Amino acid sequence: MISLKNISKKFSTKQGTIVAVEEVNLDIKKGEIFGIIGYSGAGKSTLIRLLNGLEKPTSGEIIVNNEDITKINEVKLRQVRQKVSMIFQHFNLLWSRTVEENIAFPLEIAGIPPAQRSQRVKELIDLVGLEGRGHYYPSQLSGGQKQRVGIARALANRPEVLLCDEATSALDPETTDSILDLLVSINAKLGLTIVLITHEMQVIQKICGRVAVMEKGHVVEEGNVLDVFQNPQQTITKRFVSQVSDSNKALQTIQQLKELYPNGKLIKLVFVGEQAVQPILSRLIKQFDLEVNIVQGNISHTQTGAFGTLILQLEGEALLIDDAIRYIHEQKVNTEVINND
Ligand SMILES: Nc1ncnc2c1ncn2[C@@H]1O[C@H](COP(=O)(O)OP(=O)(O)OP(=O)(O)O)[C@@H](O)[C@H]1O
Repeated sequence: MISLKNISKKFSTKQGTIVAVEEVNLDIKKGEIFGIIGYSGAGKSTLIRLLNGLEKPTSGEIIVNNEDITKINEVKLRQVRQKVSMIFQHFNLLWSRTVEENIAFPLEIAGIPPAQRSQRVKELIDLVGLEGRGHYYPSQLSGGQKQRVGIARALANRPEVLLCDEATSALDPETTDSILDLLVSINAKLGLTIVLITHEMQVIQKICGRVAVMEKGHVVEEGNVLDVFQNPQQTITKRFVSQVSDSNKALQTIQQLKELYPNGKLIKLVFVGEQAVQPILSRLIKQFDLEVNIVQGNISHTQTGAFGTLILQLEGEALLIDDAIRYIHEQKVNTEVINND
């Protein structure tokens, strides 16, 4: 659907050349929800503006629906832009227009006749859950409702791709959840491809199938969200993952756990979605003459599956404990001994 090939974007400023995006390669598939995460200045906004042709790359190719949008003329680019729509952190609504008039705006520009326009506006209001609010002005709406107007307006001309630029960053956690749910349902209902940029890992965890991590203009890590969560490779990715997993809290707790459970060995099991932990536990208890205590556990859910950790205390003969750990290893559950002393 969208391919970025060796994309670089440099800005010439009085202070010199700024490399905003460098040698980025990405493939975004039709119908997926793809997240791009990075801290401020990583190059996310530039990248998303490249995707809808608002910026031209310094080098590289951007293929949208088999067409290199860096090489087409303005008329064709405008047609492609109709297929690639966008929503924004601060909604970018027209404040002097009502909800209906905001949503109708792109339809007016596209020359849709009034009767068809109002029919489409009604459909969109229903789709985003703003029934009864059509005559309100943006100032009379909550942040979440404003973003619903933004989404309805972005969908008016039936785009194939929706770009979301920090679309939930100005919203409280509960409203963020409801907007993310709406994006998931639109993605499923309309088969729309969604590309979002964010600095919040919760957003990636909740709705994305795949993620790219950006740092200093580069994509430093990319993959299936579940894989990235389970096994982050880069320091920056680990930092993002720790925003949502309990690992930071767990690290602190581990110190406390060591004090609370000084005997035997504490081991941490990392398991993935379908992996059955329960049979492993019951076999462990039956097969080994050990005290097995569950000390702590947590589970995280992503669009592509769940993963979690379980901390056990094994008490008994040292040799038996080693055998038990070997047994767990053999079950292909990632195991780490926390207190090896
Ligand atoms: N039009 C421009 N002219 C000059 N420099 C720019 C321009 N746009 C972006 N930059 C620079 O490119 C780098 C990447 O910026 P970009 O806005 O893409 O990052 P970001 O990850 O989206 O961060 P933020 O979330 O803060 O917007 C920054 O150093 C920024 O100052």
